[in-house]
Amino acid sequence: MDESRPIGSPITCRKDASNVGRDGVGRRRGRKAPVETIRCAGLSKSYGGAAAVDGLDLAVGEAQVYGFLGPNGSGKTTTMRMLLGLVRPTSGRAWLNGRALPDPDGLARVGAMIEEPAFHPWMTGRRNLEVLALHGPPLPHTDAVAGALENAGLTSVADRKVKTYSQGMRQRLGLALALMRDPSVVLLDEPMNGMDPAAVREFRATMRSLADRGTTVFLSSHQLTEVEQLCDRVAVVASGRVVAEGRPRDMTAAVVRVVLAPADRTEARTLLAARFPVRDKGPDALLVGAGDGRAVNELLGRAGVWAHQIRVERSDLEDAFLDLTTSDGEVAGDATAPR
Ligand SMILES: Nc1ncnc2c1ncn2[C@@H]1O[C@H](COP(=O)(O)OP(=O)(O)OP(=O)(O)O)[C@@H](O)[C@H]1O
Repeated sequence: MDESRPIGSPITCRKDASNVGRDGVGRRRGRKAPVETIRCAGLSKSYGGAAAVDGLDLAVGEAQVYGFLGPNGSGKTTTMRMLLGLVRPTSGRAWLNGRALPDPDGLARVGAMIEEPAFHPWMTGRRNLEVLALHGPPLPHTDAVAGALENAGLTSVADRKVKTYSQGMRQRLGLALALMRDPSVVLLDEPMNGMDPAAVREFRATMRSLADRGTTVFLSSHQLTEVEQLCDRVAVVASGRVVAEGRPRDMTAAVVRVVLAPADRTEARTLLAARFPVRDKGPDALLVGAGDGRAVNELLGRAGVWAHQIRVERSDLEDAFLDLTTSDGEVAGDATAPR
């Protein structure tokens, strides 16, 4: 194992979106064009000289659930707004369904929920969608509103006034709106906000079945456990750039969990950090970036520090995310750093 690698950081995942083709749409001469629904090449947006999105490269294949992760202020919403033509990029390019943006016609095939939509509170959920359907392109079929309500898990409350809806129900109505025109791609900014666990489970099933039917789902979320279960691939952004991309399971790594008495924790941390990346995990454990529990056991035992438990396990996406987006893992984890 590479001992200088922070805990949980990607082993095989791509560290950047370097498969962006020379022509910007994934085509390389002599090769078959990959099917991509979303592509960004050097996409940037600055506000008053400060970069919100900074040369972002991204390639999202069709018919998958794709997680777009990053800390607060890392540029996720701004990227989505650029993809929807709501914000003009400062530089760089983007394509949706292979068509260069801005592309007003192409937007008809895109569903989106970027911020909580404003619904008429005195109308029912169903009526709100029917009214909103009058604007924009015609619906694909007569059952489109009912189908979208069903897909968003709202059928049982569809005829209640929106003012009686909980936040999670309003969120689901926003999702129904995004799905109403059978889009080929949906962009969802924090779609699980306000949903209770049952609603989140239903949401996961809905997203899965959308992807199985050919729709590309591109969503941002801070709920990393859900993302890990739901997404086929994820991109992690920090300061407006993609810092890692790949399948969630490739972003995790073997780690050693060491459970200790509180009195031993500081000494154990110092001993282990001299050789391995180390992170505090909960009140009684350390996560050590070593694939070998014996080496950890030996190091502690030689110094007379005895652990309650030493177990090799896999880190989760949250650990990988923290390592990729904070300096904490690097401080503890860089075995080559001067001490
Ligand atoms: N209209 C604007 N004017 C000035 N600065 C902006 C504007 N919109 C976004 N920003 C800034 O751009 C940066 C990226 O913001 P953005 O909303 O895209 O981040 P985010 O990753 O979606 O964050 P969060 O997870 O909190 O939703 C932030 O520093 C934000 O303050």
